[in-house]
Amino acid sequence: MKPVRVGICGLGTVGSGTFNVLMRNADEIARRAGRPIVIEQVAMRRDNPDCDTAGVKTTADVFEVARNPDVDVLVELIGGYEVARELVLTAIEHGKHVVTANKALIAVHGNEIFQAAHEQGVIVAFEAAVAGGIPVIKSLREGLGANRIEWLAGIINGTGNYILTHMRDEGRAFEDVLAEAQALGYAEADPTFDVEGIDAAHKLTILASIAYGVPLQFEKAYTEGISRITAEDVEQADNLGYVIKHLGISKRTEAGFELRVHPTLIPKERMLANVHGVKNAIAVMGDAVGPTLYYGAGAGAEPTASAVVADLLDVARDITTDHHYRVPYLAFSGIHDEINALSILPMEEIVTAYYLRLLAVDRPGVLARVATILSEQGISIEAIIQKEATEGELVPIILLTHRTREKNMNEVIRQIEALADIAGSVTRIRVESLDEHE
Ligand SMILES: NC(=O)c1ccc[n+]([C@@H]2O[C@H](COP(=O)([O-])OP(=O)(O)OC[C@H]3O[C@@H](n4cnc5c(N)ncnc54)[C@H](O)[C@@H]3O)[C@@H](O)[C@H]2O)c1
Ligand SMILES: N[C@@H](CCO)C(=O)O
Ligand code: NA
Repeated sequence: MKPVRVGICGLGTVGSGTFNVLMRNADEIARRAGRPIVIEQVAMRRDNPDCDTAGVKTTADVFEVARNPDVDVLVELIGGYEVARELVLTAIEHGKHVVTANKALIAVHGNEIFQAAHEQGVIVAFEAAVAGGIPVIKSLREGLGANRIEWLAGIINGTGNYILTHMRDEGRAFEDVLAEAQALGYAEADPTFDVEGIDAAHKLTILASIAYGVPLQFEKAYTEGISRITAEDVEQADNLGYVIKHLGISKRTEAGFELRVHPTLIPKERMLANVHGVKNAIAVMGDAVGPTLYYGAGAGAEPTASAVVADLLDVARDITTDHHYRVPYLAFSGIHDEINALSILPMEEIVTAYYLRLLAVDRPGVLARVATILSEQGISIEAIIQKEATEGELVPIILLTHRTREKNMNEVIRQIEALADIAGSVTRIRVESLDEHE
């Protein structure tokens, strides 16, 4: 059969991994695809010492690839929003299929890109965009197709998990571990995307759309990063039997679905609590299958290339299929308008448990006043830790509450911070049991 001809745009971390995997495993891949997958052209700004591009047609202009009549599939690995959007739309306009690892692009411009691709009858595949090498999109979109998805929760940023793991296990400084993750090629071009949860929110947006069959709505995701997590919180969480992880969480509720990324206390015995370093894991609850878990490398050159090349295989197998019979981009065929209308729950309406850390003046009655504020909002306390204070010092108080609505907790925090005996602001970290029976 005719080979599938690929044009790779961007020869950085993922581009070089994709180039090398395609070259190294060419025979294996051709046997799986039923036809060879060949690199027709590579667009790059400079040589990458990790790749031997001798004998491959190269260009400095990515748009040349988008217009090249000898390219069947454009692989977008340049990253970013605007040029990538223009590049992908140009490729689609020229009848090319597209494979991308760019979650920012899909989360923000995906609705427009899928519409354009649908009109042209071309494939847009993006497995590498969520959780790197883990085939979670394929699992959710195809493997779990029988299920009504109830919730999903995951560690979906490798850089952030790498930082949290090494800070906790080795007591190292945040900046130091971040620099290491950047050197390993895990971080985004702007690492605040990793640290502040924007990258995880891009990925969660994509997962939720596939899970519930709703349009991509990144702008409505709640995003909170890990930069304010202190060693004290990590230690207190441990004392209470929890681990702090940066999670993307989406639950289906009567009133809509949740879409939130924030640091979260989870019980130590949960599998997600034991996912370390650059590894990602996503727990998905389906009504028929029950709880499932997807685990593996969430970033890095070849783990991510594994997903890019798997998408190329799908393209090679589907290239001659009438596009009406292909798996829809976001899993649902778009005929269920009432499901499309399922809205995102405002953050004030989510219900969860909370870890609170406050600094109090060591005077009798402070704890009683805090407890009164909580009880007036109907919130019961699950655990309290009050540390010994030396004369004249502020004393930390740690509270674990039962589940309540976020807006009630906002009011509690407002009132606690207004107490004369409380110094500074209250630290709030949400707590999830991730209990399959909850
Ligand atoms: N690094 C990872 O582990 C990882 C994992 C999953 C997804 N991704 C995604 O993959 C994409 C690429 O990430 P990366 O880590 O490989 O980044 P990178 O910075 O290592 O590589 C990007 C490459 O594209 C080139 N480039 C950018 N604009 C260009 C242009 N206009 N013309 C020609 N070349 C251009 C850059 O010179 C660079 O070599 C991003 O969307 C990222 O979010 C990365
Ligand atoms: N910067 C991302 C790359 C993988 O998407 C991460 O660290 O998870
Ligand atoms: Na993936």
